[in-house]
Amino acid sequence: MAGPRPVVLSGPSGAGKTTLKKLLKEHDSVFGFSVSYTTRNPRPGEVNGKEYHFVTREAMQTRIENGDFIEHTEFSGNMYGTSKEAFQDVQAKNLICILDIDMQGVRSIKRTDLNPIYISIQPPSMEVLEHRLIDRKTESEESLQKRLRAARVDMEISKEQGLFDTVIVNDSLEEAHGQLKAVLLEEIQKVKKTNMSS
Ligand SMILES: Nc1ncnc2c1ncn2[C@@H]1O[C@H](COP(=O)(O)OP(=O)(O)OP(=O)(O)O)[C@@H](O)[C@H]1O
Ligand SMILES: Nc1nc2c(ncn2[C@@H]2O[C@H](COP(=O)(O)O)[C@@H](O)[C@H]2O)c(=O)[nH]1
Repeated sequence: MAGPRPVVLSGPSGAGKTTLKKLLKEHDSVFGFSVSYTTRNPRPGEVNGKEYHFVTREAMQTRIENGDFIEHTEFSGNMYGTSKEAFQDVQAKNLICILDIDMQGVRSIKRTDLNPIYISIQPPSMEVLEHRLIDRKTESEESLQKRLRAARVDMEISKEQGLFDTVIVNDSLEEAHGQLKAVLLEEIQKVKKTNMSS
């Protein structure tokens, strides 16, 4: 039997994808999270192999040449990629695989036969986004400006008809979480049913 449909979560840096993923983690035995590779430096508290596999540009390049990635991108001066291994590990457990990827990643996944549910997480406004990124205290002034520039482009592109199945505006976190669960309800129920009978 085919496994559950994967889920693509995309949207500007600071829109709340990581925060929403943490809330989904509370659904034990339903979701699996593809751990990406990146060349960016770990933030305080981030653990290698958990949030990301942190690697050098050279190591990333070698992996790209080996064909290890389903998709990869350059975002705000760093490289990121979804490995075939990370994705297949989740699929093998019959879990809904969550891919947290940028817009270029979305375009790349559209060219595959993975058939995910595409969800865009958007901030209520640029002003709110900027405040959230500043309050997160993870970005230098230069990186903040780069991410805000990318966010403006992302917010425009995400309006493109048919690009995303659903656009969720993350104003109240509780409401955004509720909307996300509602969109994924059918897949969640399928996974629970299959796992109960196995
Ligand atoms: N609904 C919300 N209300 C207030 N603050 C929020 C809300 N959602 C997320 N935040 C906060 O905004 C900041 C950015 O959120 P988060 O790190 O989840 O964004 P992200 O989309 O994963 O960003 P990135 O793409 O850079 O990883 C965090 O400090 C988070 O705690
Ligand atoms: N195309 C991909 N985009 C990815 C991947 N992993 C993360 N991302 C996106 O990068 C930005 C920045 O992330 P941050 O952790 O440095 O804030 C964010 O939009 C993620 O969605 C990936 O494997 N492929």
